Order: sequence, then structure tokens, then C-alpha cells
Amino acid sequence: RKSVTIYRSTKGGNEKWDLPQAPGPIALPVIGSLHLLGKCESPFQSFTELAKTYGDIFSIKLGSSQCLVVNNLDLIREVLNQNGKFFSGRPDFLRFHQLFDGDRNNSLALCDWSNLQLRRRNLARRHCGPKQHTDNFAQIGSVATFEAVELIQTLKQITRSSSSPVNLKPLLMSTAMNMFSNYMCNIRFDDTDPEFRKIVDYFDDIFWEINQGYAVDFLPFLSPFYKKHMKKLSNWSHEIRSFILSRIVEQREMNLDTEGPERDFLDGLLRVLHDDPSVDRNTIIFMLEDFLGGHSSVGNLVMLCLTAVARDPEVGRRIRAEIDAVTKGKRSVTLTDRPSMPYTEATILEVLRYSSSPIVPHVATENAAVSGFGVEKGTIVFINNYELNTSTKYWNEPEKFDPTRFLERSKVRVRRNSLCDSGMESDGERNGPIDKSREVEKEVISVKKNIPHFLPFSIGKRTCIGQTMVTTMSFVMFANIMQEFDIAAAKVEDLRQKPACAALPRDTYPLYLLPRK
Ligand code: HEM
Repeated sequence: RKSVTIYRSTKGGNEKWDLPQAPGPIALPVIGSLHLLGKCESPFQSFTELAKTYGDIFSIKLGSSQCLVVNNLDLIREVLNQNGKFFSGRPDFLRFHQLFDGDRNNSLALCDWSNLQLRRRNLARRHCGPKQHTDNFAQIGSVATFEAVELIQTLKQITRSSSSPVNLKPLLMSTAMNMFSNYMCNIRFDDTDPEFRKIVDYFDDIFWEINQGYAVDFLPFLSPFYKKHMKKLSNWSHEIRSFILSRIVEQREMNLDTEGPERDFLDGLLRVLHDDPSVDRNTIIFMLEDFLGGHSSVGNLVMLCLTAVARDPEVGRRIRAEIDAVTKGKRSVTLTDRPSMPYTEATILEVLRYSSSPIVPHVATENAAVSGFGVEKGTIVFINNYELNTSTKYWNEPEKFDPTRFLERSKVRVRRNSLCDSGMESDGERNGPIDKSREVEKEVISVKKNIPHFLPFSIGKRTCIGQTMVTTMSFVMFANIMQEFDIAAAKVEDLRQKPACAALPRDTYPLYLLPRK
């Protein structure tokens, strides 16, 4: 095994260590151990299998790329938290460049770490990761309800005219896109607008694409065979960019108000461009494209939530009981209902666990140490969160879909006469001084706040910026569909989901939507 030399400046002066690389399978010429990943349906399943032989941290050569795989929570924390600054690069896959005008550093998720990335993350956070009880958070809620109600009208029309299963996914995708564009840019599009439909489909294709692994990622000499594929990727992203420019950005640029209050994310971006000559217009356009593209993950997630209901009617029954208790059938579900609907929220978390979206690989930006092993600069690090999501070390019956694993009972003190319709205690406001003698202890069910091994949005420097948008918008869309329709599948066996993947192909199974009485 090769040894890796690590230099660090410490208080006591400069230190130097020579550490061996982690053990792993012997690499074959040219392909390395790429063939070993083909043994399971997902490479992450193969990593879990290989860990049984080589341990929770192992080296593996994929093509010519030196890789490291970490398979347990402590190691994952060591890489992403304790040593985050040494592991903040991203792999140099050709496909990543194709999707971002020839340079993956245009992308927030696929770029290497830099000061520009830090600035972009900070800029995005205010609008795309607002804290609860802020105006932006409330704005997400109202936009999400508006778009969900539009979707329900469309679905009612479809189900009135036909009782066939509905090709639901494209409708979820355009609703999610309108949620994003309405919130970030104050603009929405008609679902029948052919240009809009086309770019929503392209975004969905890209989301699927990013979730796949290809041999060419590790064997770049195969690229001549992928020419057509790469051209397709590049074409999708060009079409998306010209739509965003012509239909969203250019109009706003003409009427940009640099004095009044900032209306939305787009205003924020364009003002930075206006005020800071060091910021490039392309940076702003790519950021917007990246964040608008986040809608695909929401559409796919809602489709997976509905799939879970189609597989197990009991899940749907419990969600509807919460919806009916909160709304009494008199209004739509809103984001403010979420604290009173823990089972519904837990269903979304369970879908995230069950589908186990992979963490984008990291890359060592200098020689570093993990668990006493040396990791050479340039090593691609795979974080096996599939293992975290599916191992019996962390979950009871992990193969079972069970939202209640995310719920807990706790005791709170409430006013004796505060009757909560749902039977769940909401964040109910108190008016006037608190009279302790009129309080009683009540058992409530809520979503567990912190499960250390549940990391769907990762941890550390490069953690997901979109998690608030995902969890809020998917809740509103999913709950409103559930309020109006029973969900079923023609054949449950058709509801195929790839392991370690939160994406479904663009053309996927239809679902029955049966209007509720
Ligand atoms: C189901 C939905 C989603 C899941 C499960 C998810 C999960 C993740 C994960 C695991 C990472 C990688 C973190 C790492 O490398 O350690 C990531 C990165 C990222 N996500 Fe998400 N994400 C979702 C949706 C979104 C949305 C909707 C947006 C934007 C609105 C978004 C924006 C980002 C960005 C910008 C990064 C890159 C951050 C960086 O590399 O500095 N994500 N996400």
C-alpha cells in the first residue's frame, strides 16, 4: 500500500507524517476495480458489500481515479466536519462540465471550493434557506399553497373527464417549477406554454442524468463513444439558459429598481451585479439556473411520496386523518399546518431515507488523514449515506417503509381549555399573562428533531442550501393532493424505484387519482 505524506503547521512548528492508504481491492489495469461496482444495482450497495471485506473505510481505484469510501457515521463526520476544509472539492467528470457551459465551476453543487463559492452560498442562503418565522419563509408558504391549488384544479379537470391512471409526474414538475419561479422571480408560467413545458422536461432529464453514474466518468478515454450523449446534455442546458434569459432575467433587468425593497432572489442577484463590478453576469445567471433547477428534486420527491401512499394505503389513511382534523375539509393545507401534521411531515422524511439520495462525491484538496489512513490530494471521496439509511445498525427494520420511526411522544404544558382540533398540539399562540394553575400536561406527537445518522442534506461546508425549499414545498404540494384524492396504482409491482436514488425517469408510471367524497 502506498503511503501518503502529510505536512501540517501546528503551534509547535511544522509536522510531517507518513500514513498508509486505507486497504482495498486490488486494481486491474485500466479499469481498476470498476467491475466490482457492477455487482449490485447501485454502486452504493456495492460499497456496502465491499465494506464487509475491507472495513468501513477502504480505498478503491475506479479507472484511473483514486477513490476512498467511508461507510459509517463517525468516519463520515471525520471527513465532512472535522476535516471538511481538506475535502471540499468535487470530481472532474466530463458530464459535469457539459451541463454548465463547459465549466463545472459555474455550478454551485459541482464546483470546487473557492471564495466565489462561499460568496454564492451566502448570497443564496437569505432567499433559498430562510429561517422559520421570517417573511421569506411565509412567502414560500403562500406561493406553495397558490401553486398547489392550481395543480388541484388541473387534476380535478383531468379526473372528471377520464378515470384512467394519470401521467402525474410532468404536472408535479411544472407545479414545482412554478413554485420556484414564483417565489424566486415573481413569475409563473402556463403549463400549456410549450417553451415552459420543454424546459421543465429538460430540467427533469438533467436531474435524472446527475443521479446516474457512467463508466466515462472514470474512463475519460471512452468519451468519443459518448459524444452524442454529451451533446444532448449541452443542448439541454443551452435551451434552459436561453429560456431563463429571455423569459425571466432580461425583462427584470430592464425594470430593475435598485432603491426600493428587494422583492425576491432575482432582485437580490441583479443588485449584486449592479453594485459590485467584480461580479460577472454569467455567475448570476448560472446561480439562478442552479436554484430554479432545484424544483426537479421537489417534483421527484412528491412523486415518490405519492408512490409510497399507492404502495401502502394505511400511510394515506393516516395522512388524511391529519389533513381532515386540521382543515375540517373547509380549506386547503398550508405551511402553517405543518406542526399539526407530524405524520405527514414524517412521511416525507421516510421517503428521503428510503430513497437515499446520494451525497455528491467530495475530493481531497490536499493530502489529509482519515482514521489514521493517508488520503492523497485529488482522491475522490464517496460518502456512503446509503449505509446510514439502510443499516440495521441505525434503524429497526430498515427495509420497511414506516414514517413513525421519525415521530416521538413528548409532554408539553397547555392551557386547560385550549382545544386543538387535530388532537396534536400546534404552536398555539398565548394571549395575555400565563396562568400556571390553568395549565395541564398533555402528550403530543412531534417529528424527532435530530437523528444523528439521518443526513439527507449532508453536513459540513458543502451541505445542501435548498433544504428549506424542499421540505416546505413538498409538504404543501403532497398534502394538498392527498386532501383531494385517494392514490392507487394499477399494479404495485410497477412502482419501481432504483436503490440509492431520489430520481425517477421522466417517463414513469402513472397513478390513479380517485376524487375523495
Ligand atoms: C430532495 C431534495 C434534495 C436533497 C435530498 C438534497 C441533498 C443534497 C446533498 C446530499 C448535497 C451534497 C452535500 C455535500 O456534498 O456534502 C446537496 C448539495 C446542494 N444542494 Fe441539495 N438537495 C435537495 C434539493 C435541493 C434544492 C431544491 C436546492 C436549491 C434550491 C439545492 C441546492 C443545493 C446546492 C446549491 C448544493 C451544493 C452546495 C455546495 O456544494 O456548496 N438542493 N444537496
